[in-house]
Amino acid sequence: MAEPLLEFRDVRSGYGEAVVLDGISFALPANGSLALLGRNGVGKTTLLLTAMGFVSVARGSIHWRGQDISRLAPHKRARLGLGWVAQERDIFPSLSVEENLTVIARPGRWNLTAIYALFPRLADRRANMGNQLSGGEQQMLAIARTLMTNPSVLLLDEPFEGLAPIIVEELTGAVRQMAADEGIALVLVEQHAEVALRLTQDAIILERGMIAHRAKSADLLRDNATLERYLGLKLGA
Ligand SMILES: Nc1ncnc2c1ncn2[C@@H]1O[C@H](COP(=O)(O)OP(=O)(O)OP(=O)(O)O)[C@@H](O)[C@H]1O
Repeated sequence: MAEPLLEFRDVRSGYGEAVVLDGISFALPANGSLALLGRNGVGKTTLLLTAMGFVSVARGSIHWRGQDISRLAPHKRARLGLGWVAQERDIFPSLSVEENLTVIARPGRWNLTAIYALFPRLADRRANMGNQLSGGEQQMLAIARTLMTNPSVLLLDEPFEGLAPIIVEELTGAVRQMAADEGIALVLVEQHAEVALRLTQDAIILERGMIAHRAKSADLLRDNATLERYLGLKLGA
């Protein structure tokens, strides 16, 4: 069987003495997609930071296509194919959209033509400065910029936060297309559980830094009792 793309084995991590995550194990196959759900402060962002190497592993290990990357620096993980899109959408405000896209590009299938086909709004705005964009356009640019590094997995931290429903729809369409047509794996941290579950195959719910529940996303979407118990959600029937 093929090695998973990204695997956590019994990972503990946190900040200094403070343990935030403990006993985290999961395996994301190539082309897989995982929703990371949980209430505020349970450690979702920390899990992504740990995957990227910004937060170090105190116990357990992280593997990329079978290789132990637990001690690898973040830029080296990026070079292997981990693509991180921070919650802060840290695009360069004084560079144009096109400059933002080309400044960290690496050769591969994702070039300006492919990006502009996926995000036509960015093509319209290509000469605008980063700080002249709406929140939705900034989020598109943040995702597009990471795509330009031609990653094998995208780690998305609350990409839909604070965006109007119509923009969320546009973005989810792009993310779905990217995952389905281009085979990019996804780890999606999202407060909008319903949106996240519709975009992914598998889901993990974190509670107090540990995995409290795992399910197929489609099953969890119908499991109102679990959604209410761990997320306080009441989804429509
Ligand atoms: N830089 C830091 N130093 C110390 N503690 C931190 C740091 N960043 C986060 N924490 C703590 O780690 C815990 C988990 O935070 P994290 O941001 O990973 O949670 P989250 O599930 O992503 O929450 P949210 O949905 O609010 O973003 C919280 O208790 C938080 O206060």
